[in-house]
Amino acid sequence: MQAHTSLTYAASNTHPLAISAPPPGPTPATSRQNNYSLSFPKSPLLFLLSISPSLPSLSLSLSSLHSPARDTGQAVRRRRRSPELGAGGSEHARRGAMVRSGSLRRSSVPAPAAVPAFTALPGDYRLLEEVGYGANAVVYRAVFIPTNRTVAVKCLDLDRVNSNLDDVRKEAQTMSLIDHPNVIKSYCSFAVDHNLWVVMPFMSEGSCLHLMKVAYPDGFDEPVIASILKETLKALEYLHRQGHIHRDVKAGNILIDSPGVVKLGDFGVSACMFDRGDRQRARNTFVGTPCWMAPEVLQPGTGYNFKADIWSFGITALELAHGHAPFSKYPPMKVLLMTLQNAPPGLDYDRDKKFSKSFKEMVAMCLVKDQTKRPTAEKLLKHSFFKNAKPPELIVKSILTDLPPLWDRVKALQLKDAAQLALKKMPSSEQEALSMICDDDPVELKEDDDSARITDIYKDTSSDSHFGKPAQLNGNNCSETSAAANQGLNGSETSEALSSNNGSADSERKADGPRNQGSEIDLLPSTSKLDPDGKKCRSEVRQKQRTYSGPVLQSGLHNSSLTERGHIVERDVGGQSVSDKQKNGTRRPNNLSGPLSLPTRASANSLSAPIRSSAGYVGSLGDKPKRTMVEIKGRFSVTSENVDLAKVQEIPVNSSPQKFQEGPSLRKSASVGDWSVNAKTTSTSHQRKELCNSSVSASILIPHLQNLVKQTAFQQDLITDLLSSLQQNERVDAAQSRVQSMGTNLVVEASTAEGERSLLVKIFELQSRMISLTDELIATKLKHVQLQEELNALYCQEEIVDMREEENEEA
Ligand SMILES: Nc1ncnc2c1ncn2[C@@H]1O[C@H](COP(=O)(O)OP(=O)(O)OP(=O)(O)O)[C@@H](O)[C@H]1O
Repeated sequence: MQAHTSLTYAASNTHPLAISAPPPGPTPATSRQNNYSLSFPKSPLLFLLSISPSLPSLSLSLSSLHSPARDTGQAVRRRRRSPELGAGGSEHARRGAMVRSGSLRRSSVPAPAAVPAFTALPGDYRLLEEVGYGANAVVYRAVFIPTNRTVAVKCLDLDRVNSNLDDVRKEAQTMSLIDHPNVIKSYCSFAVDHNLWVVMPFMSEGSCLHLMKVAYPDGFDEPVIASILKETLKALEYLHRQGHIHRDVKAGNILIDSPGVVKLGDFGVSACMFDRGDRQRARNTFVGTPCWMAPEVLQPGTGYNFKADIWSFGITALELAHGHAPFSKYPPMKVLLMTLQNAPPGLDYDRDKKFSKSFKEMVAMCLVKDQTKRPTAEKLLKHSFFKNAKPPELIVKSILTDLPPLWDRVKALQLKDAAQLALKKMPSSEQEALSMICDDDPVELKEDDDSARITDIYKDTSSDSHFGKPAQLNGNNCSETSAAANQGLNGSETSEALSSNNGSADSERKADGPRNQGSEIDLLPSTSKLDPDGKKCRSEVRQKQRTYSGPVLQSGLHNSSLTERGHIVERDVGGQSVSDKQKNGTRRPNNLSGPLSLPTRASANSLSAPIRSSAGYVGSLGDKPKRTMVEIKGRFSVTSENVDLAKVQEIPVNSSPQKFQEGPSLRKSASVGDWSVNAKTTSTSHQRKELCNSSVSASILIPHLQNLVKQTAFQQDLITDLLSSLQQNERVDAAQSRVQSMGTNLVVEASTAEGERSLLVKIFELQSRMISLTDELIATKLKHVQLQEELNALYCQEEIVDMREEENEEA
């Protein structure tokens, strides 16, 4: 028996959440009604009933409290069709580890004999293909063996979320308590070593994001959007009514089933509006995925409510309309700034001509910065845009024709992502990180404002987080290997590139509409070729100034430069058998020692592997103050307590690293500046006296020498960065060649990569040459100073001799 920690509704019902199984057959109407009312806690207390958050204690039940009458009805129909279901149920009872789906009941209600049930035994689940993955989880299509029922199993890596196990527990609880046709619920969940397995309905068409990436890169037509959004809005209306804020509404979390059913999933960061105390404070935390996050969520301390979901809903509408979210091309912190500073994005009345006025109006209503002016989900549902929406079974179904199975799409997208990433292994993130500061005048000018602080957080964050440890999940001894020996390329955070590499900046501006245009152009990164007024040059100059102004920016530079390369490297490129999957549950990065920081883009989606940053690397280059910020695959969680903004400001831009503050080091000291000692050998007594008394080495040389040391150290850091980049690139190349060996057509990419690599080598060589030239210069200058001092000494002696002679003469 594999090691696992079963989370069960034991018959003993000792745990606060332990609730007995539902009735076997069709529940009498009254009973169902009662059960229904119990299914979601009227009192937040039930919801908050806590399970010990410590990992070992996760052996407690997180199982489902499934209840909906509708599902019970379906279950009955299913049972009629499938005799195994009943058998499955009794099998579970025999095992004594049964988690039944059905209406919520107290343990006093006798357990039914045969119900559609799900056990908390990993061995009862056969994991098949990977159908998606997110920040903390990999989702598999799976079969519940006792009943042969297809399900989805989300394997949440608890090591990855160990800083926030509470969220995991909440997600499991929330999902199990859900009772709405448009919200994904869990059948049951249980811990398997360091993973939490959440069993849920399999949504055979995956997420809307998947669909767009595969077949609709420019977004869907309006009728489809209306239908999808209406179903999503119904889900939100339900969740809000129940007191929940979803906090991660986006196309990647809107799932579709083959009949065209639309459900909102992923409660990883949902919050309960009834929360008090710590949980309430947690809502001063900003959580979500930057592009979709409401302005009030991004402003620590202001607090937010369910209206944040309405903002995200509006962004999701734009995402479905264009194939990508607004600002998705930018690095996350830039997105934060743009969301806060720019006018809200929207559908352009002129350029988005294909969309109706009513659609544009609806989006504009959602994307109002003042949350109090946003409509509730309930009100929004009454908008004319939704009134005319067609049933999803008709309209959504129509977009699903002729598509390969979900797992094949996911695999293809992963390979494409890997290829894209490999091509991008020389990321422009340095420039992006810099442009974030340099392009935005307000930020540049107000170094002590929030924006500047955010910039510093961004920079520091990348050095703080770390890769998780390899999972140790002992799964089931499942023997099936049919499941497409997992290709293993987990995709990338840049998967968005797949859909809209060409002209997406244009389309983004289009999406944002005229309201935005001006400000957005202002915010274009310095790398942009669209800069209409030479701003690019200006910001490049500023970048240089910044770059050389001190170590603060410098650290940001090398932190951000390493993101994607580390990211690729950590992917498990090789094939993976199903048994491996069951052993591992979630695929973990193998090489976790590499540096990693923020993604270069803010777009986060289901094909993005989690971004984790490494501990140690940056610290080893120069211990930077650590600040807690969780950033996972573009999803942020920054708590106002954790981020000591004041401290961020304390770092002076021109401050020198500690080692240089300790005093001038003459290790490589000499000035390359304009200083010069007047070596003119005038022999007038006065001049000689001046020379004799001058403290050239102390007062003139030292500042120059210090300056030079700083510059040299900066160059050395650059070299170190480049060295690291080289190492990373080597690993990427290895990964890439594996991709090739998997039969993909990436030869061109490989040669490009080789070109980049040799370029990097050249840069490195140039840097080294520069260092050695500087060293030579330093040595020459030192020699010069030394000679000068010797000369001075001679002058002094000569002066003394002269004086003595004069004295003698006088005598
Ligand atoms: N029930 C399901 N059926 C089919 N595919 C699913 C199901 N649940 C999730 N997926 C796929 O797996 C992806 C990741 O799932 P999910 O969003 O729950 O993980 P996560 O780690 O919480 O992600 P995120 O990064 O959004 O927080 C989804 O985007 C979707 O494509």
